[in-house]
Amino acid sequence: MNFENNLSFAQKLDEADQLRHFRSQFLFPNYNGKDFIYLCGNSLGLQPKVASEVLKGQLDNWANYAVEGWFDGNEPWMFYHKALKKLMAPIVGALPAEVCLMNTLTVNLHLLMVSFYQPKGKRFKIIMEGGAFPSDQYAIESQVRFHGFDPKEAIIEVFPKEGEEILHTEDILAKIKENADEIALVLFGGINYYTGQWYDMETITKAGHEIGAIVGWDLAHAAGNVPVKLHDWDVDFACWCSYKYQNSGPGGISGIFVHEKHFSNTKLNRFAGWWGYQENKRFKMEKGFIPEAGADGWQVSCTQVMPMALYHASLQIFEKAGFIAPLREKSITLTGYLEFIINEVNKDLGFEQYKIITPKLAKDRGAQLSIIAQRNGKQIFDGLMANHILGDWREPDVIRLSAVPLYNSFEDVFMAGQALLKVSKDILTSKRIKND
Ligand SMILES: Cc1ncc(COP(=O)(O)O)c(C=O)c1O
Ligand SMILES: Nc1ccccc1C(=O)C[C@H](N)C(=O)O
Repeated sequence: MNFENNLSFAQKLDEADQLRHFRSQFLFPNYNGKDFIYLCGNSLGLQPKVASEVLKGQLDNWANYAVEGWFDGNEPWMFYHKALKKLMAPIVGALPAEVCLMNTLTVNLHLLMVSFYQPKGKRFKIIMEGGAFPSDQYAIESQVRFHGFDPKEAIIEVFPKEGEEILHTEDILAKIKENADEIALVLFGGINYYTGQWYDMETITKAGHEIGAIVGWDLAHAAGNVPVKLHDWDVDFACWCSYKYQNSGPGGISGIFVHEKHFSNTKLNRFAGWWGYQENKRFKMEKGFIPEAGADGWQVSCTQVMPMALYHASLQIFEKAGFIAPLREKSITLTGYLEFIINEVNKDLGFEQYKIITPKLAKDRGAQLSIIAQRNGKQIFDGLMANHILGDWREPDVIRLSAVPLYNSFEDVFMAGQALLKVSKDILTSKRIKND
């Protein structure tokens, strides 16, 4: 599409947007008394207006039924997750039995590694992307230590080539092949939190399987953002948080995926708890753990009803929006427009002040663009905040902006560009004056 850098063009795109009415279903931040343009769904999605009502429903159930709420009422808590997993499964391309809602992300990463990182002999290494989100690095380091290995030996990190930001798939594949006999687990983030790069999940999964490794994905930045087909791609396991692109609220419930091909493998280790026990016998309180079938058998503690209620509110919106395909279609154009607008700012400034390190092709990215300001990065970010544009800053030097198709408009993107131009001129001009 040929984009234009003016308000009426952005508004025309909004008028033609089939998803535009979803915007009014969210609460936009009124931070320090100012209405903000929110471009930070990559960190925390906005609150659906219906969230308080859905949450209130469960508070009422608690008030009315107390402990009987587990078994009685219109949504007994014992089975609450079942309705939700039906809505979550299409978001990640899974069968409902392959997914479960439980805990938070890093906890689930640990629980799944207990099952799927099973080093044997010289096959004891984990391969991951260099510069993964720190929580993943810490989790993986502590898991290899738990098995008695030194992280320096047991973890292979794949970094971009010297001077590049982006990992080439062929370099990942080459590293997998190079270490074919030693890799037990391939474990990448679907989309890297810093660069916004979406890895070629299908190809990497296949390459991991070809050398006899297990393949898992952390989909924190991918779930609800890009179309993934965990079942069809034959992914072994995955987990994600739901508070970013799936708007479940701070600390919201996490999702896990275990491919159905593993359901009958009784040899998998688990850190078990009573909620993963066979559901119809759970309350018999018998000795000897027997897992419930499917991903539900990885549950440890009882259902976190209130976080699930918040997630439920958002899943209902996803269902109305047609899950991922329509969102993705808009997202590609919206992010393309954001990229165009940032490049227009460069043009207006007369030099490349902003370098987008996220890949250019839609197949290699989701909603997020990671931008390095060549000069005064942190000051520019603070300036955006002062002008009511809310993205986020990640050390050492990236501004992350994401236009989310469920609630962001093309006008948001255009206005953010106007603010970026103003802030850039203010800061860079005053700097030049100071330097003169
Ligand atoms: C890739 C990735 N992994 C792990 C986390 C940590 O998630 P949590 O704090 O829910 O465990 C995040 C976000 O905070 C993330 O982006
Ligand atoms: N859970 C959080 C709590 C506090 C502040 C940020 C987060 C994030 O989720 C950060 C995000 N994972 C990131 O990619 O930076």
